[in-house]
This record gives sequence, C-alpha cells and structure tokens, in this order.
Amino acid sequence: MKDVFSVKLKRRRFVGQKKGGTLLGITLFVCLKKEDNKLKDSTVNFNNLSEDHCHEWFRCLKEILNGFQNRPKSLKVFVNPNSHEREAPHIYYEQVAPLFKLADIQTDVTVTEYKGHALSVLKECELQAFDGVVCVGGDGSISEVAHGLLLKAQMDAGKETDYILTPVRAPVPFGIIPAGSTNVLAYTLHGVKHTVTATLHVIMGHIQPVDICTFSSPSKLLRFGFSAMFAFGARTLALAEKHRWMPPNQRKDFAVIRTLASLKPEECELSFLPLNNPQQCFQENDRMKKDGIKKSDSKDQWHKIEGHFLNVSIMAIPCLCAMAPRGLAPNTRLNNGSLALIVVRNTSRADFIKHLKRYASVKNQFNFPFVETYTAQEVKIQPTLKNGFETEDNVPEGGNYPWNIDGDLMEGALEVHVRVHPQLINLYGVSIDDLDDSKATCGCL
Ligand SMILES: Nc1ncnc2c1ncn2[C@@H]1O[C@H](COP(=O)(O)OP(=O)(O)OP(=O)(O)O)[C@@H](O)[C@H]1O
Repeated sequence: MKDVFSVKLKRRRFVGQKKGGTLLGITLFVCLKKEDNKLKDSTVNFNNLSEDHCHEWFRCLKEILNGFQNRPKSLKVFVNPNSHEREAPHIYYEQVAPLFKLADIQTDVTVTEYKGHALSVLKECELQAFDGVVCVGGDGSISEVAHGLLLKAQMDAGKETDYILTPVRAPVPFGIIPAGSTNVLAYTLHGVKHTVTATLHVIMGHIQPVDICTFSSPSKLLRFGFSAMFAFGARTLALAEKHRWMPPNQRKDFAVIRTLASLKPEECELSFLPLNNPQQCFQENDRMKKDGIKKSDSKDQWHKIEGHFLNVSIMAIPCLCAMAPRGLAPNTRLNNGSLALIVVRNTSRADFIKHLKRYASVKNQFNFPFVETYTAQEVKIQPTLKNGFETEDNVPEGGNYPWNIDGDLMEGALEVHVRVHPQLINLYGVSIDDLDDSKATCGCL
C-alpha cells in the first residue's frame, strides 16, 4: 500500500450521468519507480464480485491511505505564468492539478502577477491551514517562495525578521514543480526535470530535509536562499534580466558571451569560517540545540583571502543541472550542514572558459591553479572600494553589487554575510545519494 496514492470505485456511467451507475470494481492509483529517477502514475483494477465486498474494501483502503501522515491533504500553490516560455499554468492545470485531484488534495492557487507577489501572499498566509506549499516555476520563483515560507515562519515564531541569527524551521514542506529553463533545484532534488515525478513526490509525501542559507548585510537579513554566485555568475544574470524581452535561451547565451567578452575580476575581501567535518558538525549542532548550548563565536577561526576574483560560488546544495550534471558544487550534500565555497581567482579568459567547460565534462572543474575550494559554515564578502579610483564602469548602479541567489537577482548590499542553516526546510523529494547517476549532457560552451 505504500506505493498507492488513491483509491476510487469504478462505475460504468452513460454520457452526462454524474451519479450512480453500475459498480465495476475498485481502481488503485499507484506510484511506480521508472528508470532515470522518474516516477510514473499507474492503475491496478479489481473487478466487482460483490457490491458489499467492494464497499468494504474501498472503506478499508481509504482508511489505510488516510494513515500516511506525510501525505498532504491541502496545499498552497504558486504558479509563475512568466517563467521560461510561459508554460507554468499549462503544466499546472494540465498535468499537476489532475493528479492532486485524484489524490483528493485541496488546493489554493495563486497565479503570480508580479515579482514579489508570492512573497507578499506568503507574509499574509495562514500556513497552519495547509500541509505544504508548492511552486510551479523556474529557480527564481521557487527561491522566492522558499524565502517567503521561511520569513513567514520567523514572523509566526515572533522573531525579529530584520536580523536573524538562529532561524526557526519552515512549518510545512515545500514542493518544487520545474517550469523554468535551468531548473537547478528540481534537478538537485529529483535528479530529473519531470513534472509527474515532481508532483508524485509531493503526493506521496517524500520528505527531504535540506540546508538553506541566510544572506545578510551588516544591518539586516536580505533573504534566504540555497546557493549564490558573485562576480561572473551574478553579472551574467544581471545582464540577462536586462534583456528579458529576448527568448530565454538566447538571452542566457547572449549574457554569458557578453560577460565573457568584458570579463573582469572583482577585488574583494573574502573571509570564511571553515568546517572540517560537515556531517560531524551537523550532529554536533543538533546535540547543542537539544542541550540548549549556544555555539561560541570564535572569531579567530575565520580565514581571510583577499584578491581579484572572477567568480565566487557559495552553495549549500550540490546544484545539479543539465550544464553541470555532477553539480556546480559536487562536494556538498543536500543536508550535511556545509557550504561549498568555490573561488576562481583572476586568470586569462581562455583559462576561465576551460574551467567553465569542465562543468559539463567528466573532468574535475576545480583542478586548476586559479580555482580554490573550501568547506565552510559562514562566508563574508566585501568588495574593496578604492577611494578616488572608482569609475562608472567598475561600480554597479546605486553602489550595490549584483548577487545571483538561486537564479534570482539580488542587489542590496555591499557587504554580505552568508550563513548555512542545517536542514532548515523540508522539500518534497529524495536524497541525492538515492538518485541514479544523472545522464544529462550539455552542448553549451
Ligand atoms: N507575473 C509575473 N511577472 C513578472 N515576473 C514575475 C511574475 N511572477 C513571478 N515573477 C518573478 O519572475 C522571476 C523569475 O521567475 P522564474 O525563475 O520562475 O523564471 P525564469 O527566470 O524564466 O526561469 P529560469 O530561472 O529557470 O530561467 C522571479 O523572481 C519571480 O518573482
């Protein structure tokens, strides 16, 4: 029964007949595991030998299904109609909603009308009314909903949302239905971009605790997010966003090529609190939390690196995608309480392109003298401003440097402090260690 997600009485009805009809038997709707990490819905039919038996079996089977605690009965759904090629509403209403209906899940749907809409709805939302939250969209909208869900959790817990050191967990799990172009979060969580697979993980209540970060300026919390890029990865996104009128893939290729053409390093001061054994640290944090012990802020453990950096990635999850089938940060896990810090120092454009190309190949993308990788629990970045030498070209508009947070542009602070919060959010999906090897390939670059 653990693979069954719905049971229905099967009847023969005439066209237009809504009620009654000859009872033919019982249909079980099951979730099957297919190759390449995919899930598929299927049916098993039992013929009616006695109406009484059918009703008795139906009642018992329903009772068993109601006993699965993780399976949602009511969901708050966000659909971004603007994602990728505007296919999210079609994906939701044609493929996701019929499966939710079959599983007797009530839904409250918001089709977002502007950037930030999901966040403002979540701030006012009574989360207790729902068993989970689902977003149909690209990485940007999914990240906005994860941020909103966690921000609302802090508000409900009476926490000061301007500056959060120890955030509370999201009260309900979050489901990701991919409808974007890159779909890093869906690939990382499901191993594949497949609507039915993502929907069935929600219906079956497959829960995966996942690490998430807070991004803060010295004075306030900027947002929650799973991964971030600074310098090249952020500039590329900022340029792509300015050209939203272009078709998505063309826009992204154009932004990569233009940013590569004017490749320049960012001069920064970067400091990080290293983590030597991620799993051990998570267990230690867990024990200290249970025992009510506060972690000491031992400032002398901070490591500092200064220099000119072409790209800096800070990732709490491995970030798999078609362009990087092993992940942008293959050294971290979904929930090991660690941040992968990947620093690309200044080098020639040709060498930087070689490094980028390696993400799609089987060769180690970090095996270059100008690439350094660290495992951290906190990272601080501060671009170095040299008084009197700034030109319009090297200071971004408004003095704010762009950040790429899960594919969403954040422009809000000069100095950013990133902290990882182990297993702060439950996502509907599976552990990356349970996934088959991704067979995704890439033709870009
Ligand atoms: N109706 C809307 N109009 C404009 N922007 C919206 C709307 N609804 C949501 N958004 C914003 O659009 C941004 C991008 O969304 P999303 O990531 O889903 O699409 P995408 O950028 O096309 O996909 P991908 O990141 O995979 O390329 C999000 O930050 C979200 O807040």
